Amino acid sequence: MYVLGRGGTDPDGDGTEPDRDGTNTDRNAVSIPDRPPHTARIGSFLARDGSAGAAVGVDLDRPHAGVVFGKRGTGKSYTLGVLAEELADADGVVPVVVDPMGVFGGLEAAGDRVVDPAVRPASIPPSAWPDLLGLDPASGPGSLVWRVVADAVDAEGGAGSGTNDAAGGNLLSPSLAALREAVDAVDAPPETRRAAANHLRLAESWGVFDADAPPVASLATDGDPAVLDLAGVPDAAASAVVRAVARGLYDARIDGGLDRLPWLLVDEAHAFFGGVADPALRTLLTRGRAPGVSVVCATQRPAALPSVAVSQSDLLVSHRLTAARDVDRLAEAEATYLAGDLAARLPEGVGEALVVDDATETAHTVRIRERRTPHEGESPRASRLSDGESR
Ligand SMILES: Nc1ncnc2c1ncn2[C@@H]1O[C@H](COP(=O)(O)OP(=O)(O)OP(=O)(O)O)[C@@H](O)[C@H]1O
Repeated sequence: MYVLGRGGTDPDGDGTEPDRDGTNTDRNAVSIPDRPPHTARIGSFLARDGSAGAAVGVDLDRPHAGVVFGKRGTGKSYTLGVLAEELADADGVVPVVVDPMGVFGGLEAAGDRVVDPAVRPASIPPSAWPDLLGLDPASGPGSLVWRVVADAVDAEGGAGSGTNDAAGGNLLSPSLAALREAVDAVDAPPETRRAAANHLRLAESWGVFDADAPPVASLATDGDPAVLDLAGVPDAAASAVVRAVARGLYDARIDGGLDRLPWLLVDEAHAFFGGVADPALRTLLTRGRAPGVSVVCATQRPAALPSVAVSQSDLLVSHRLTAARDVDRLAEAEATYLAGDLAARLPEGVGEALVVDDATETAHTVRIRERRTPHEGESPRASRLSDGESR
């Protein structure tokens, strides 16, 4: 098996490097384990004649940052699901899947649990609250919310914004109701208090904030791997969850509260950059590997991701892309082995991808394997509905 991200001149250990056409067969090779330890089997090389070559895996021994690109319907979510299945099976690692479209429920068949996300209000730093609520931090209501959250976190936890205890959980967190009461008690113009309280009430209605929510680390420690079902959750609330979870996993690894290496798999990742979740995702991309947190961002809009997402990724998987701006973002990998007409090198077929392996500075065409668990990302078809199916 050829293992992406593992490095060395002979990543599969069979005595040959893969041929450009992916027919990496060394007939003299002694037995090559089908799946070496700490490896995710994601597919096989795709030869020019369309036949399958050697198996291709992703290194799970060390932490990585990765991206999965592809225009709609080319197989991004499916590929992320394959990786999640492999992570759920492997020792020492655990996937946490951010599922904005509700398409990863099938992973329950791999033993994952689908959870309704709940995070503590204190897991969002006071300075981020105005933005989260759509308030200008310099405005009266914005600065009031900021101050009230900061005071409440100081009073209850005593250690500032969003800090974690050793188990990776936030220190005592105020409830949103308590924050509203605090807003009411402040000496400020009534219209300022009213606006601040109304925005906090709106955040309560999102249903993702819970002062007694389990610590974020429990997503990766308690029982089976977790799929965070964010389908139908408002964008701002989903961003708050991603911020809290990304930061919580990072802090838990730093504090020693997490003995497995978490992989945060983010589908529709473009939705989480440029907003409240942005700083936490950037932290994982740039510094996550040091404490052992991996992140993989999947999107049909690579151009909407910051450059850092590509420049920091040592694992790039790209299904078909056509828009020039999206191909340009991929080109920012600045890999000389990617030179030439990149768009033309991206395979056409669904489930086929160009994978770029930073560790060996090579790019290969791969066919992603079929899922073991059901994939729920299929678009509804009128023809199927008329055949009596429900989707
Ligand atoms: N590796 C694969 N093997 C077999 N079928 C696949 C593979 N990848 C994708 N498919 C098929 O293609 C369909 C679309 O894949 P997927 O839902 O992952 O697309 P997507 O790129 O995430 O699209 P969207 O942007 O709409 O979410 C899947 O429902 C599945 O039927």
